[in-house]
Amino acid sequence: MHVSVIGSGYVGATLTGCLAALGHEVTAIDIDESVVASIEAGEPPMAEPRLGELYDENADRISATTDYAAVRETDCSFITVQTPAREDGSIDPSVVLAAAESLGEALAQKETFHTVAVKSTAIPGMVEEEVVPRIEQAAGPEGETFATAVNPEFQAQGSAVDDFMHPDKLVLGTDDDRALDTLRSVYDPLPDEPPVVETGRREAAMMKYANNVFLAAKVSLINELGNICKEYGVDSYEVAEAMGLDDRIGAQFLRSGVGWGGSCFPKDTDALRAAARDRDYEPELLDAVVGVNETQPRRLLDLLDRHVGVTDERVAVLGLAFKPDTDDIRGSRAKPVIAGLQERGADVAAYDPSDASETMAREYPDVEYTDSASAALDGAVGAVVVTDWPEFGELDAEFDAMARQVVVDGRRIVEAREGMTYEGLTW
Ligand SMILES: NC(=O)c1ccc[n+]([C@@H]2O[C@H](COP(=O)([O-])OP(=O)(O)OC[C@H]3O[C@@H](n4cnc5c(N)ncnc54)[C@H](O)[C@@H]3O)[C@@H](O)[C@H]2O)c1
Ligand SMILES: O=c1ccn([C@@H]2O[C@H](COP(=O)(O)OP(=O)(O)O[C@H]3O[C@H](CO)[C@@H](O)[C@H](O)[C@H]3O)[C@@H](O)[C@H]2O)c(=O)[nH]1
Repeated sequence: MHVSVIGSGYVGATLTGCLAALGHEVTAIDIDESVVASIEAGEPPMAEPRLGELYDENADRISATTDYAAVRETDCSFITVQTPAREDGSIDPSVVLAAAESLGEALAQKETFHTVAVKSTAIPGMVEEEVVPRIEQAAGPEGETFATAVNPEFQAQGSAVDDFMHPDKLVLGTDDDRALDTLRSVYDPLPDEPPVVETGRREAAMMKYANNVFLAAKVSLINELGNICKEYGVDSYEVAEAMGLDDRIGAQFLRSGVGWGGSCFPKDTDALRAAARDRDYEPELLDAVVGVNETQPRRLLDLLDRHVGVTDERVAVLGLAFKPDTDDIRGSRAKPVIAGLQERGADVAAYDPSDASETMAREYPDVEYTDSASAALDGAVGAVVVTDWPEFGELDAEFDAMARQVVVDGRRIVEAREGMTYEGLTW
């Protein structure tokens, strides 16, 4: 099938490579010319493991353009543009709506039926009530020449290709049989036969939020347990391992520490809280989930304070990306950590193995960004670990360069060694 992908960020660019690998012809459409140029040159526009190989292997099936007219050559468009948060946490639909309008204008001159699958995370009702009318403005009524589906994406950054190829489930939310058939065909070549949830658009939209807030809540719960464990001298990782043996709990997302970040958990928990309030429901548990997450970076710095004064002293921050195997700093816990250190008057030296330093430098220019962990540690009176990059687990003699070997580990990754004052955040 020939499909178009509208928006080539983390989701869209991954979708482009993966759908091409499944044998589809894919046209990526983005308003950012540099993104289009990168895809046209055969390079994914952002860092994601294994994606470059897919672009190489399937170059003949991938093209990119800024011109929406290209959708007319395709049977199905996936909308994968961003759904940013407003000040109050609610979803700002303006980017999706602009894309929908451009799509509608292009579809107005298309003869054959078109499926529009919305992958951008959207509050229940947004697609039917806001996106569809924008497409209809030029393309005419839904159901005649086009139909929409809500097809949320569950891939995680750093493992997006694998997650796409081997999903735990597919959610296909639509009332239109033609759109449903199209989506079934798109995913049919997936190597395993994942469970397929065929449902309505509102339900599909809620399933995406439900998934993310459940996982965020699971991490916040293990973080709260971890904080209590720490007070009682109990190793929360041992406790979590035992908890994970219970199938009803499951072993994943029980790593306690400095909290969850990324482009999705913070935005999606806030959006669902705002959506609940919009209907006069107070989401008390979700408020607490966010509250615990805000506490963790503060606790990390409180632990550092217990061992060393950092005013006018060098402190190393190890890790800037919100998780390993990505260069994305959206929602990264490194931000409140850096801000807290700077409030204390510390000289912050930071290191991340990815290109995350470049983007972080725009938000936090008064930080020394180093090109190795040892350079960041050199002369520091303390180090805080924010991201669980495997290479931090290999650090050893590098700590000798510190003025004082105080390490507060927010991710249970550093190996404590002789002469080091080591504090785990939740163990
Ligand atoms: N990042 C993830 O891993 C992930 C996973 C699942 C779902 N989601 C959801 O998917 C959506 C996209 O997230 P993302 O992280 O890929 O966003 P992103 O910001 O990385 O990428 C969005 C892309 O859309 C492009 N764009 C903006 N307006 C456009 C327009 N009018 N026409 C064409 N292109 C346009 C931008 O230039 C950018 O390249 C969000 O709703 C997000 O919540 C993200
Ligand atoms: O036990 C854990 C697991 C995760 N995290 C943190 O949680 C955040 C999110 O991690 P992860 O979920 O692995 O990455 P994302 O790429 O944000 O993926 C989430 O958000 C995506 C966007 O909606 C969804 O598609 C995915 O299913 C969902 O896992 C990161 O800061 C992690 O460090 C922990 O602190 N402890």
